[in-house]
Amino acid sequence: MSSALLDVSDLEVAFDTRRGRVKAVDGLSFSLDKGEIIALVGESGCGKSVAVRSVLKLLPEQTARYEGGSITLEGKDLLKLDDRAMQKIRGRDVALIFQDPMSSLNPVLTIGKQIGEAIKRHQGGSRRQVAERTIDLLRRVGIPAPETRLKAYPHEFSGGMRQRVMIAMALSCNPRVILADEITTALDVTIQAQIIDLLKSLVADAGAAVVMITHDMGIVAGAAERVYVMYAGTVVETATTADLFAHPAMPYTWGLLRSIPSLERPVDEPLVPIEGLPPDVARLNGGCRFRPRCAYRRAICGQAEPPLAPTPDGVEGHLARCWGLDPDQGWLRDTDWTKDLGDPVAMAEISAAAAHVQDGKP
Ligand SMILES: Nc1ncnc2c1ncn2[C@@H]1O[C@H](COP(=O)(O)OP(=O)(O)OP(=O)(O)O)[C@@H](O)[C@H]1O
Repeated sequence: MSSALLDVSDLEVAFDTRRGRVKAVDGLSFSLDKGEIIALVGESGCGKSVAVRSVLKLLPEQTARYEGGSITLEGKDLLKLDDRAMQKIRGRDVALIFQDPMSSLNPVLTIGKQIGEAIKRHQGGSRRQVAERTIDLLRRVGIPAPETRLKAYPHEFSGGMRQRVMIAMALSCNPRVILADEITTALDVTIQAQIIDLLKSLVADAGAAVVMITHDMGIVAGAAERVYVMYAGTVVETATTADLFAHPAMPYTWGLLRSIPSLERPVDEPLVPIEGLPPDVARLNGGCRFRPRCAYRRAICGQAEPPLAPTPDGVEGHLARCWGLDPDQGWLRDTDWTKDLGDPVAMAEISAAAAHVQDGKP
């Protein structure tokens, strides 16, 4: 058995919809160690949100079905727990933070009251203890003058400050795992960097671990130690962040890296988006999922799905799904496609964009 804090293995999640069964997560595996920050990254619709909500079994009961695999938290398979047991896991062991704090905060209650309720629910304590802990949490997430700010209402905070309040609420129970769903997407770049720094320092201080989901490779570069690139419900490449940025293996990852905005990019040079749209997950019919958008596809790509296999760079833990990386297919020798995609200018831009996030500069 894996010794990871959280281990998701071969997860299959489907929805019953009017169009029939939609497989939103299809053979997804990732794992998170104590004190680690990992990122699930991919375009809209690739299954990131469904994956993290599955960890807490927060999907709509009527339509969502967990069809296979396991989600193991410290040795316990969460998919086998009943509602009552899951209720204890939610908020206490695993906390979820969303993109839009305004919709998760109650507009008619003060921030102090809302954080206080969360503390009372998880830990109890006298009024005074709860108030002290609330102030302490607000201070920890960098809210100035917490003694007075706790009397303020959500609309009196800026977007970045509201996101800090959400993080404070998530921390109120000392969770071991924080699931962060696009938490910086609505914020400007400077505030994004501050929130990422906050998350990193909380992980370092409190020993929590974070699964962050994002479509932004710049955020990944600044925050995560390991990346799982998702496409159409599954992982198509995983590596340490440094390795992924230095040696992206499959064409989809290259595309994501090349679509990072950079201040160095001349204004007349557009971003290089990946042409086409992700496939309709209701209509996957075998073969490589990225095939319809891949400039390097061949016959084999339509015949069988490539396995998540070690990449030619030989770095341990760097895996990708691509027939083009399979020496038995002879493609690497025949077509020097990685050179074709990896012109040095593009890579310099990627590094520059990543450096901005890491420095916390806009
Ligand atoms: N409640 C639901 N009922 C039916 N289908 C759903 C439901 N929730 C998600 N899906 C489908 O599951 C797939 C994955 O969606 P998901 O929200 O996880 O993607 P995502 O990568 O998080 O995208 P985004 O960044 O836009 O949130 C999509 O095809 C979506 O339409």
